[in-house]
Amino acid sequence: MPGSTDRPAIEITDLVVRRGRNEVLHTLNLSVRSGSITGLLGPSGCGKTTLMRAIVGTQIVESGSVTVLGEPAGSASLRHRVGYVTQSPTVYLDLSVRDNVRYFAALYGRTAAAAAEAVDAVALGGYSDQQAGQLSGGQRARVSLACALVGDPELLILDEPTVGLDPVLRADLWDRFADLAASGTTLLVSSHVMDEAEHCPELLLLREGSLIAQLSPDELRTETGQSSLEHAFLTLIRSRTVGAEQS
Ligand SMILES: Nc1ncnc2c1ncn2[C@@H]1O[C@H](COP(=O)(O)OP(=O)(O)OP(=O)(O)O)[C@@H](O)[C@H]1O
Repeated sequence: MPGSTDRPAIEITDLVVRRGRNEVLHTLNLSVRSGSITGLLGPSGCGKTTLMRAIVGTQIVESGSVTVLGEPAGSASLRHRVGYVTQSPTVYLDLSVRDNVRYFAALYGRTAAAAAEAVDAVALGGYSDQQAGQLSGGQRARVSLACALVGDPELLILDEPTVGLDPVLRADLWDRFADLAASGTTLLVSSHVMDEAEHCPELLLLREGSLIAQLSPDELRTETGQSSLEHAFLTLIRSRTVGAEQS
């Protein structure tokens, strides 16, 4: 089973990242369990994408270490083991849905049948012949996701994959993510919508470039005494801010 070792899929030690003049990630320490769905949550601009880029190896880091599947982030050997779906879909607009996914299937040495399966997994089977340029933003994002899924990566990094999707599709996609995790894939999924956290057994809560907690949704509720995750997150932020000011 891919990724089903005791070793964390991602280990980050003392990570500092600057973008432009600003330090945007401040000495982060965290680990992501293999074969889990981990939600990376926090307000817009808190550094989620920057952290994901550091994990994929496309972000210059100031200091600290990022180890992915036992290798330094960005190693050539990780290229086919890690799938990354960015917020802005990267698909060939002049190609059909089918050909976009087949192209990635060929790169990963996968079959046309695997490409068709990936297209079905994102509920675009009915759009296989349509040019990607003629799809809606949410549909295009799903083509991008299918292109990553077809590689059957051990680690999938998904930046806000459910933005712009209706509730039914959103629920279907989370089911699909749960299936992938059950078969050993590790998923790191970002969102700025706390409701999504419900689908993630593990949460990384980021605020202004600092990790404020790594815990499960139930632990977050217990710690804050709030049943709504949105309120729980806010309560946690307030208590940490007050704690920091008093220390
Ligand atoms: N190219 C860049 N140059 C300088 N600063 C940047 C650049 N890209 C992002 N930043 C800054 O880095 C910080 C973190 O941005 P990042 O995109 O990682 O946040 P995010 O949590 O993913 O936000 P969102 O949920 O809105 O996508 C922000 O303050 C942002 O202004």
